[in-house]
Amino acid sequence: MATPLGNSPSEGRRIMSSPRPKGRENAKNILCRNITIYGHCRYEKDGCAYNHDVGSFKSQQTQNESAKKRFNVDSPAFKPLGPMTNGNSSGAKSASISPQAAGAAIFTPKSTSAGTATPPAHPRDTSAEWINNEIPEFVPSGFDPNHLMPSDPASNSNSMNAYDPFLMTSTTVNQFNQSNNQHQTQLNPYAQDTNSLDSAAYFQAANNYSQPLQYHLYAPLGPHRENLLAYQRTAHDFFLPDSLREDLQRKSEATLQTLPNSTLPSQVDHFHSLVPLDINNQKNAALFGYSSWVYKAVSSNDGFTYTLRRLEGFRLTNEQAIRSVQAWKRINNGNVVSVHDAFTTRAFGDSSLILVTDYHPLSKTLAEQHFNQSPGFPGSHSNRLPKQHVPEQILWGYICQIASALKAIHSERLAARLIHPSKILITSKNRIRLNACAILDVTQYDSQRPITDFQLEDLVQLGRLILQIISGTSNATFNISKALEQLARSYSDRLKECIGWLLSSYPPTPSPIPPNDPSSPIVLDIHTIDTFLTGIAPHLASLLDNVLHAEDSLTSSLTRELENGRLFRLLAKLNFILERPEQSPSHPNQLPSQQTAAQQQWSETGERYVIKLFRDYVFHHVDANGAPVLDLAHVLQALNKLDTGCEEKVTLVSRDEQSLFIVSFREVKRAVEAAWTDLMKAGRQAAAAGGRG
Ligand SMILES: Nc1ncnc2c1ncn2[C@@H]1O[C@H](COP(=O)(O)OP(=O)(O)OP(=O)(O)O)[C@@H](O)[C@H]1O
Repeated sequence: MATPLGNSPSEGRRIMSSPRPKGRENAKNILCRNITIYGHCRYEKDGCAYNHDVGSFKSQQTQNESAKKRFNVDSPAFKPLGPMTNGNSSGAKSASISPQAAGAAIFTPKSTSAGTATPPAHPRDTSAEWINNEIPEFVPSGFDPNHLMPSDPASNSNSMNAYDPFLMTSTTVNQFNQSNNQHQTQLNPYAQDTNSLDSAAYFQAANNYSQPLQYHLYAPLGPHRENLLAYQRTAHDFFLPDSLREDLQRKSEATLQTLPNSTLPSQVDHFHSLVPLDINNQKNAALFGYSSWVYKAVSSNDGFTYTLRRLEGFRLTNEQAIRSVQAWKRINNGNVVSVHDAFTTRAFGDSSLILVTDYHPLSKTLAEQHFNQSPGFPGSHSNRLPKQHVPEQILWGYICQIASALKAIHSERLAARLIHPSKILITSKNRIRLNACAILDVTQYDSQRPITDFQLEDLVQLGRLILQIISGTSNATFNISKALEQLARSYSDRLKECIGWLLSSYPPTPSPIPPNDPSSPIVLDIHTIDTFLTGIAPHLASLLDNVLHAEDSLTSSLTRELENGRLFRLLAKLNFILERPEQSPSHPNQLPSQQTAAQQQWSETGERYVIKLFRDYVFHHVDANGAPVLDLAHVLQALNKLDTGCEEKVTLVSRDEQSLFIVSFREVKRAVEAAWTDLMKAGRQAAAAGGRG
């Protein structure tokens, strides 16, 4: 109902009984709405200048129908569907209303023009149409293997340092022991396709997993970047990138997932709400010597979600064994899943060992990522998919990250002892973490071998892991020499040397010269994690660079949300102030009808009245035909100007068009602050009075 006036001389004056010709304002609106409206606002706050480009909402309502479906401020808020509706907005919806909700009083907006808000008053009003559209359900396709980085052809041995630990030893792969661990294909319980679950009985309510978020509500809409001038922005420029937001939402959805009617114990120590993470119910005791099961669970101590790994049938014979987990609590490394606790329990009806670790929602194992087998048919050759070529840069990324994890672990005089594709998690793009550390320290506590042996075995297992990833399998058919041949054909010599060095770390050969003998030569061919890190230094540098770039892009995404937080706080403040009945002096003993009058009295007197009209100016614009104007650019612009308190004038018209104010944003800001201070004072006084009482 009002527009900014530029620099009007009649600042802050109340012009009584001068109804503003509606036609003039509306004519301006019509003119604007036939062109693309952009805004660029420079404003200052706390001594800092901000540039806030607003809006490119091409409100081409007169042009074509498709323009009506563009994003606008009336876009419905995200609401997860109930489990039974599953994306179907018809019929089933009403059945899901709770009796409490059904009995709730009907909400009536307090605005005098409330009636205009319900049905679209004008054919140009797109909001209702937008909501009622049947939108086909979006089915997330899970983890995209194509996200992998391209191979780096530049990485070859020529670029390495003169000091080269890998070249100081011959590759003695024949010393390598091969174990026959059968890999089992894992299924993701959060995958949309629950048909692949070959053991429905294992999950009594598998269908209840499916509560898809309506990601399509966030699909990027035009206008697209290339249509805009350099200073112009789209609405999406003010929010997190869609991909990042969706990823975070999926993860938080997975974290909050529950499993109703589960036969799992309702309480395991102080953990509740157990949800199994491995849906393949085949027992596999190959790695730990016990069948292991992984659950997500919530701690009633701190409310956080953790992962519980259960070793079925484990009997604790030595108290010291479980205490060995304490040492793992000191490991704080970005490439190790943090270990929190270990205990034994009979909650599952047997004697089980439980290891509590961090929960990383929607993570996959390296086996799931790189060993191509159709889910649901573990080990079935008929379902094997063609092997993927893993780019060398990805492999170096894995090597560097595991080397970093081993450095942290070996420095604490511990050993990972299990570097296996099914026990390494990919928690985000190319980011891996060693999982299941500490378990063998408990289950094989009585093993008398020195820790250095296990540390050397870690290096061997790392070399073997890379070969397994290259050959696309970790099962009995895995052939070291064939994998090395393949490595030589498709990858750089440097990678081959690196793997050869790792594999030759096992078994340790006892030195004929006592280590403390001063006459002993300086031995550079020491297989330690430090030597290894020296050898891969150039790749560590490029990994660091990648990480810094990723951090830059995340920081820039975060900065966009910073502005939104500021505007949200301002909106919250406005809504705290506007139409508060209890601020009316005559409130306590009044009838509801009298209260409405009192509210009005409070809202329509003093500085609050200007704030109320300003709220109308920001949100309740109408065009020449009385249809709501839903222009997010206008809202952003007006709120930013209010926040900085700029001198620009704005005309505010009362709803009955009997009063008209010309005020600057600075004056409205002052009014907001004064009303806010009053509210805080009233709150403090009431608290003090309550304290005295
Ligand atoms: N800390 C964790 N956070 C989130 N998910 C996890 C965590 N640990 C394991 N998972 C998930 O649980 C599932 C099962 O893990 P597990 O280590 O049992 O692998 P597995 O392939 O089933 O191995 P095994 O055959 O030895 O049981 C995997 O899909 C993995 O992504």
